Order: sequence, then structure tokens, then C-alpha cells
Amino acid sequence: MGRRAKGKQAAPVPLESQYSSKKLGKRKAEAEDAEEAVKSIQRPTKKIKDFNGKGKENSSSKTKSKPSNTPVKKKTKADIVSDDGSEGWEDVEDTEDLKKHAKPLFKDNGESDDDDAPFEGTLDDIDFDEEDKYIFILVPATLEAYFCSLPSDDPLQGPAQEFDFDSDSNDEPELPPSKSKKSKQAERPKKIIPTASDASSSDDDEVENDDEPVTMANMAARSRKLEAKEKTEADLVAEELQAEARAAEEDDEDVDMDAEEDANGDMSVEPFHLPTAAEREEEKACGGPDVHTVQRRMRECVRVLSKFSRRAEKGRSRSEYVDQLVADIASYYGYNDFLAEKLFQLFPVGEAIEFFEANEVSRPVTIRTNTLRTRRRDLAQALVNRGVNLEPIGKWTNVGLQVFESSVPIGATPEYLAGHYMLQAASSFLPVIALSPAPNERVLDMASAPGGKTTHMAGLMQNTGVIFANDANKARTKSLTANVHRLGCKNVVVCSYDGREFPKVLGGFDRVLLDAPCSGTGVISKDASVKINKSDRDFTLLSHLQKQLILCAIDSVNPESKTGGCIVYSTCSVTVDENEAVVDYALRKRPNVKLIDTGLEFGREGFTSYRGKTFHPSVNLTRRFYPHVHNMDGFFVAKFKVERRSKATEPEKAKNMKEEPIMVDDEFNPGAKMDFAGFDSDEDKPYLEEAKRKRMKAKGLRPPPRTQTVDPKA
Ligand SMILES: C[S@@+](CC[C@H](N)C(=O)[O-])C[C@H]1O[C@@H](n2cnc3c(N)ncnc32)[C@H](O)[C@@H]1O
Repeated sequence: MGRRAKGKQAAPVPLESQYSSKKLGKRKAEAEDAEEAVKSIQRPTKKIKDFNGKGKENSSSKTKSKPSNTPVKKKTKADIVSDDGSEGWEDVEDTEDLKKHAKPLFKDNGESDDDDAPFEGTLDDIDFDEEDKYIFILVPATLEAYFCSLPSDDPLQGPAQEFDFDSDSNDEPELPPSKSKKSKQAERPKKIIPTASDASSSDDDEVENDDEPVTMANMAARSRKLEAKEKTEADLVAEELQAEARAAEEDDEDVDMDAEEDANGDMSVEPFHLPTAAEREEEKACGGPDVHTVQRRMRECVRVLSKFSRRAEKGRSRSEYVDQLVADIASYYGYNDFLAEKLFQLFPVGEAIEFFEANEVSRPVTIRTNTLRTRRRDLAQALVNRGVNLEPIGKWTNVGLQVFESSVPIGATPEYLAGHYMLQAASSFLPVIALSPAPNERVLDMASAPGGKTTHMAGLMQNTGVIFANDANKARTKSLTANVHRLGCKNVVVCSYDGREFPKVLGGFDRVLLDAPCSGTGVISKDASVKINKSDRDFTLLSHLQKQLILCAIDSVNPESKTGGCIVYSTCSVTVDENEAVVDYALRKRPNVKLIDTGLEFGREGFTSYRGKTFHPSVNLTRRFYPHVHNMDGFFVAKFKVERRSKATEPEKAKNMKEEPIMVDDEFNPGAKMDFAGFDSDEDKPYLEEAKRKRMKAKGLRPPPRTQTVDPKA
């Protein structure tokens, strides 16, 4: 890792940097000094700490622990279930749900009640009793009436922590109250991407001293100063990368020297030997390798894979190294093999390690100013006065604040209770910025609980027009309603339908946001259970649901809208089958939509081809966000413009509606067939049927006899 990471373990490089395996090579060298070795073997300890919910390691702190030779042991599902995940901003009820349901199908911060799991099947699979369908019209008077009529669990009456309903899927864990109010500028994690000055700020005062407390007078200047610092650091990183590239070239020459040294009998460093299949079996039988062996092997595999022809052992194939590396990643970071491989495939080898590393570190705590109640500078001043150390997130948002430390619980300040802000991960601002709803529009938020994005949109719309905030999970609409009320949103109608019932329920919207239920592979640092509880079948079902929802979202838009006529599709997942494949499917199935620029200033382009599959070229307009690149949760955003259906364009586009051919093998995964969770109702039917049977059983009903059986190997 670069010098930034050495000082601050929690600060992923916040730039679109190049990743080279050399970085890991460098890390290898570093790891061989004692301190680095200690640091690296801390990881399992840290993981256990996180799982136990005893508070996440401060992103900037380094806990020293004794080196251990303990075999790398994956966390079992049982461990996770029994873990206390109560840290963070989740409300009490939701956290209990998380513990009850060890295997939620989609990522909604683990808050969903699987009994109500509306996503595990087709629309027909869902038991929607009449009483399940309901709408609250939240005009001010009725809002008040609604809350007045709440029984004793009225969230606004309980102790502060109990009515922290802000559990947006991207919410951050709570900062422990710190003993000192003093700024720890030097220890702060990096600001959230991107760089340059915050245009929204007009303060000009320069800050002389970083240790000065943050005040309104110096906040913007501090921000600019930080950004300048960031640029300098970016330059340093660029220099570092160049130096690494040069070193890599030299390294090529070194390889021969290494070989010579070995031949001369210098055995100070044992040459790396990739275990054979038999050796791996033997290793497994003995309880798995120790953590040092795994670390070294990972470094060596990355090194070899970066210059395969030169560095590989004779007679060993690239895929053998990849298999070993993926297996070691899975055991070292505690993933199931399936997910480790799926995520590994998203990146070049060296960068994949950066991604897995970033998932071990908490993201910065961020809040969003509720502009319906206050201004960011006033909010910042109020919180600074309470001992909160914070700064504007960056130029790309004029409502976000990053909290570095706080002597008060951020979810229980008077400002929080008065609805001046929402605890919200920076990534979840993005889809709303992309959708950009305007005053007086009619907007649908198709999967909206607990309302982070709904309330953000209400702010942008200045409480005018109307937002239909829908969520299929009735239980979750309670926290949604509470947030809508707390933040003073008066243009919101809360309803609970399966999103796939739109536009039958209601259509003709100027804009639609579909922040879809997903696997949560972008928020693993917050919910580590994702590492082990997602299977291939989950991704198939999720992708199926997302494809159904996106078509309904498109059909709910009024193409004649004078001001809008667009939809934003987002997920907090990084997998291609939940993102580009869904978007590409929508383009093929709805000839009247096209992708347009998200308007977001940063983020990587979506894949237009991936492992042999080609998507529509315009998929490059979608944006991907990564923890190791942007220091925010993994996220995906796509924006579509919906046009009038015209007979002329349909036959043309219909040509593109043929399903793409099935995938080719590749060197990383020989023999693998990849269908990107193609939408094949027949194939999915037995799974959907099985899911329905389970739900009926859970409700004490007798399920109908099976018509098809689920292939356990599938
Ligand atoms: C990622 S969360 C939404 C977070 C929300 N947009 C926010 O910003 O606070 C996904 C939501 O989709 C809901 N959901 C799942 N299946 C659904 C369906 N078929 N129709 C509508 N909502 C659904 C879940 O209950 C969950 O609240």
C-alpha cells in the first residue's frame, strides 16, 4: 500500500488510481518487518471484534495484537447470527430483525422481515391481503393526527436512541462519544471523493492552524485547505505509482537475479511454491494453513499473476494461481468461495485485494442537512457547538457533512430530533442528485423505506409537488413515516405495494426513483453477514426481481412530462448481474428508453462488456462507486430518459431484444457458463415456487404439492 495507507489504515486512496500488483509486492516487503506483520495478523482479531458488535475499530486507530499462528477460520453463519450487531444507527427493532433473519435475500440493511419478503417470487407469489395494501396521505393535518394516534411506541416519545429510524441502507455506524473535543486532523480518514473546492461555499477566510476548533468562520477555508492537501497527496500518489511502474520494470530484470541468487544457494527467503491439488487437500485436512502462510501466498499469487509468463512455476497454469488466490481471499477475509470469486472477478488482481481490504474498514460517518429545516452552515455551527468535529463532504454535495468525532451521540442531538439532518451514507445522496427532482413535480420512490432518499427529494422539491414513497415491506414503512414526519416533509404520500404493481396502482410520474432491493455487496463493511449468506441462487432471484421492478418503474413514467420523464435505478451492490445486466435488459425490453448522463461528477463508468458478455454501448453512462476508490459504500447509479413509444423506433429496437448468446469460458474460470442471471421465467419457476411454499409454511398454511423440483446443484 502507498504511504497514505501506512499512516491511516482506514483511508482508501480516494482517487481513481491505477492499481498494480506491485503495490501488493511492496506490501509484502513491508509485511516482513515486524510491525507490518503484527498489523496484518490483526485482521482476524478485528473481524471478531466487529462481529461481536463491540464497536468498530476507529478508522484511524491501530490496535496492536500479538502475532498468532491460528489457522484462518471462516466465520460461520451461526457465529454471525449470534453476534450482537447492535452498533450503528439501526433502530432497535430493525437490529433484532437482522439477528432473526440470518439470510436476508436482499440488502436493505437487514431490516426487512422475511415473513413479508415480497421479493422472493413473482407478483403472483405474494399474498397481499387487502389489509396489507394501504396508503397514508401525509398532509400536515393528517400527519399530526396519525402521530397523535400512535400507541405508546410512538417513536417521538421514546428515549432518543430508540427512535433513530434513519437506518437507510447506507447508514453508518454510530461514533462512540469521544472524551476529547480536540480535532484530530492528522488522524482523520480521507475526505470522500472527489477533489477540488466546494463551490457551494462562499467563505473566504483562510485557516492558519489545523488544530484550531472548527468554526463557521473557518469551516469553508479549512475545507479548501484540505482539498489542496488532497491534491498534493493525489500528486504524491501519482508519483508513487509512476515510481512503482518504474520499479516493476526493474523488477523484471530482478527476477533473473532472484533466480540466480536461489541457484547460488541463498535460502534466506524460501522460494514460493504453489501447492498442488493434493497438497491443498492435505492442508485442509490439517485444519487449514496459518494466517502467515495465507498472507504470503496471497502476495505471491498476486505477484506471479501480474507477470505470469516470467514468474509462474513451470507447468502451472494461470487458473491454478487464481484458484489458490481466491480460496485464500475467501478464508482470509471470511467470504464464502462463491462470493469471493464473484467479487474478485470485478477487478484486476491487485485492485481486487484493495477492494477486499476496504471492506474491512468502516466508511466515514456522514449526515445530510435537511434543507426544509435548516442550512448546512447553521447545522454545522450548532453541532460544532455541541462538540462535533465535522466538515463539508466536498464540492459534489452542498448538503453533506462528514463527522470525524463527536462528544455526543449523533443520533440523539436536539438538532437530530428536530429533523435538521438525516444520518445518511454519502453514497446514498448520489441517486437523488442524479434524479434531480424539481419543485411541483410528481415523483415515485418505488422502494423507499426508511426514507433517506425520499426526504432528500422532498428537500430538493422544497416541499412542493408530491412524492409517492412506496415500500413493499409494511413494517419498514413505519420508520419511513417517522422520518418523513421528523424531517417535516409535507409533500409525501407513504404507501405499501409491491413495486411490481405499478403503474397499475398509479402512473404518469414526472420522475421515478428505483433504489432497488439488492444483495448489499457494496456495504459489506457495514453488514459482514453478506460475506457468507449470498449464493448464486440469491443473485438469480434478485436480478429477476430487479428486472421486473425496473420495467414497472419505466412504465410508471409519463413520457410527456414537461420537466422530467426520467428514472434513476440504483443499488448498493457492485455485482454486474444486479446492475449493468438489469439496465441492459431494460434497454432491450423497453425500446422507448435510453440511458443518459447521470450528471454525477465522479464514479467509474459501468461495464459495457464483462467476461464475454456485451452490453449496449450506452451502459458506459452508468456509474459505479467503490469503497477502495471513493471512500464510500459500493454503489451503482443509472439514469434513463423515457420517451414516447413510437411505432417507428420499435421494430428497430426490437431487433436488439434478442437475448445475448451465452458466455464463453475464460482463463479465470475455465468451464464456467455465465448467463448473467438472464431472465428466464421457466428456469426460475421451481425456485419461486419453493420460496412460496416456504412462506406458506412459515405462516402455518399447507403449501400445494410441488410441480417441479429444485436442482440442489444449481
Ligand atoms: C435499498 S432499500 C431502499 C432504501 C431507501 N431507498 C432509502 O433511501 O432509505 C430497498 C427497499 O426495497 C424494499 N422492497 C423489497 N422488495 C420490494 C418490492 N417488490 N417492491 C417495493 N419495494 C420492495 C425493501 O423493503 C427495502 O426497504
